[in-house]
Amino acid sequence: MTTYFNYPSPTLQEELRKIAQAIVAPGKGILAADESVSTMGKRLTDIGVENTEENRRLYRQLLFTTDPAVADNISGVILFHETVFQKADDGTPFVELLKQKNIIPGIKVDKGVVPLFGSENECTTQGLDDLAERCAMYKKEGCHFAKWRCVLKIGTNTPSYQAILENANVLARYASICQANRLVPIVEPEVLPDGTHDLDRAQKVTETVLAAVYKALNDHHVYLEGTLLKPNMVTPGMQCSMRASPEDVARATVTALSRTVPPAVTGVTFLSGGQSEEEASVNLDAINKFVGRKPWALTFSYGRALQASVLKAWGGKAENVGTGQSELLKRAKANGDAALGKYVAGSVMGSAGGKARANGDAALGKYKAGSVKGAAGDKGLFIKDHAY
Ligand SMILES: O=P(O)(O)OC[C@H]1O[C@](O)(COP(=O)(O)O)[C@@H](O)[C@@H]1O
Repeated sequence: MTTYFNYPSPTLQEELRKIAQAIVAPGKGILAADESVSTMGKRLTDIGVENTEENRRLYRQLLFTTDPAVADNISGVILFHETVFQKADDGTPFVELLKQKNIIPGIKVDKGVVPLFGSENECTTQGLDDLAERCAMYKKEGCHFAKWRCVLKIGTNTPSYQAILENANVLARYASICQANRLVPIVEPEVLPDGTHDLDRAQKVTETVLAAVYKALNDHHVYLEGTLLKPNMVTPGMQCSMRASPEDVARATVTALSRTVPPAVTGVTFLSGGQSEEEASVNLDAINKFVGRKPWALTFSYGRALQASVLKAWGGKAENVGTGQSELLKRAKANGDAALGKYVAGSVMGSAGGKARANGDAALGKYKAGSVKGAAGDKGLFIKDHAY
């Protein structure tokens, strides 16, 4: 084994480190608005809106024209290819709109999940072929970070060694190509929540997957300070009969990370993985409150858990744009507070009664996330086999 290596130049290291640090500044996190055309189609169909390019543009315009106060809690937005080249009604490019708000534009660069031959219904993620050229082009267009999602499944025989190794390696190749092109790579190895497995098994699988990812990043000379990790929180399988409290989720998640993620990594930006908006805020808050070794920033990069109420409030109607935007402001603030370990459970939920009850229960240490009915953000957002 040779030990030849080649890290980014000191100037490039500094550039990458600064971008990563700005994204995970205290009380801030990422809005994942990078749904591919087909995923966006599902979101729009749910609210009775046709999946056309214009409707996708109108929806993203709603997000990006939200009051500049949104930048108090949103440091970066992940875009999909199409969105990078779209403009607001007044002709301002979306990328420019974000920059004016001091929000860093990012880009999803993977080309989707595909079956992994010879495995038991497992998968890998494609998109390496022209990645260097695309990264260079996105940097020119004003993006400063990228995202690539891999998916691992928990079953009796899975994730297999084959899937763990393949996905770790493709994430490392992606990360090194991004860094060479001045984009901070967000490394996303999502262990899906589907299954009957308990919290302990979810923790062990997450540890094994993350250990393989960091071995591969090391093998590919990835500069860790210039990366972010986007993992799942450790939760019991969605079909497991035993539910876990936010404190259990926090302990299992922080333990898994502390055993596998090097302290050099600048930040961890969790995905929401089908949790309700409220659960995702409460669990992130519990993770930040958990007393343990946490050398990285711990914040959010939520798709569904930042947008479900926004989509519902908007419903495709021009007159509802303001209501949709105020839902985004509320969830962004909730998650910004949670990233500081200062979120009061239930405090941004829709109905006044629900809010009071949730707060009362939380004060007694008895609040069960999402347990207060009738409020906006408590609806589960789980989609079986979220591989698209
Ligand atoms: O399959 P797609 O269209 O790439 O979408 C996957 C989605 O999953 C995420 O990685 C995480 O989203 P959630 O927070 O909803 O789990 C998003 O960034 C992205 O939009």
